[in-house]
Amino acid sequence: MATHYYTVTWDQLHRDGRALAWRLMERGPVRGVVAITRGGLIPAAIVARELEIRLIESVSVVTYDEEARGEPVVVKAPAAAGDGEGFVIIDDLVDTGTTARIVRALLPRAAFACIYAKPAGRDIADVFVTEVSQDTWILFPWDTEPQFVAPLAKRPPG
Ligand SMILES: O=P(O)(O)OC[C@H]1O[C@H](OP(=O)(O)OP(=O)(O)O)[C@H](O)[C@@H]1O
Ligand SMILES: O=c1[nH]c(=O)c2nc[nH]c2[nH]1
Ligand SMILES: [Mg+2]
Repeated sequence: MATHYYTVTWDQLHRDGRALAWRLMERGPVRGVVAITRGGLIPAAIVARELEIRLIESVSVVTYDEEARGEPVVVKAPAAAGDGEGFVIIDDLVDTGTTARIVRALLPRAAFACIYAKPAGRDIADVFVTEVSQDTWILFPWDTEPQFVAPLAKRPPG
């Protein structure tokens, strides 16, 4: 269970997504991207825009129901990416690495890139931008909305 939350705004996600695109560009040419839906869709769109990629595939793996981890299920396989040669698989984050491992097995020659990484899954990523601790839950802009918070002085201690 997470003990910290790390809130990511749209601006920050866009900036970090562009940083991921820079890092990928430095590694060499990319023919196409495979977005791991749903979290990888917007990061993949940002990378594809920056690298002028029009070949975009998707793979759907359902692993979590909110913060609860279940058995991963491949709901949609990546039909047009072959063995992954020339492709980069893109996700929003790697946590335990379960999702990334499943997709890597489907596309063994593809690279794997994500914006955020936790220590347990970090090594499975060829490229990532920012690391957070394992007990941090990342809150993405599509899962959140701005709301009122009480001043610190009025909050219960703890
Ligand atoms: O490294 P792991 O422990 O596998 O966790 C990372 C995965 O979990 C989340 O997806 P989720 O299953 O919540 O689906 P979603 O992208 O549709 O929200 C996230 O988008 C990654 O794909
Ligand atoms: O929105 C999310 N934030 C996370 O930190 C996380 N880890 C796995 N799946 C996740 N989804
Ligand atoms: Mg996901």
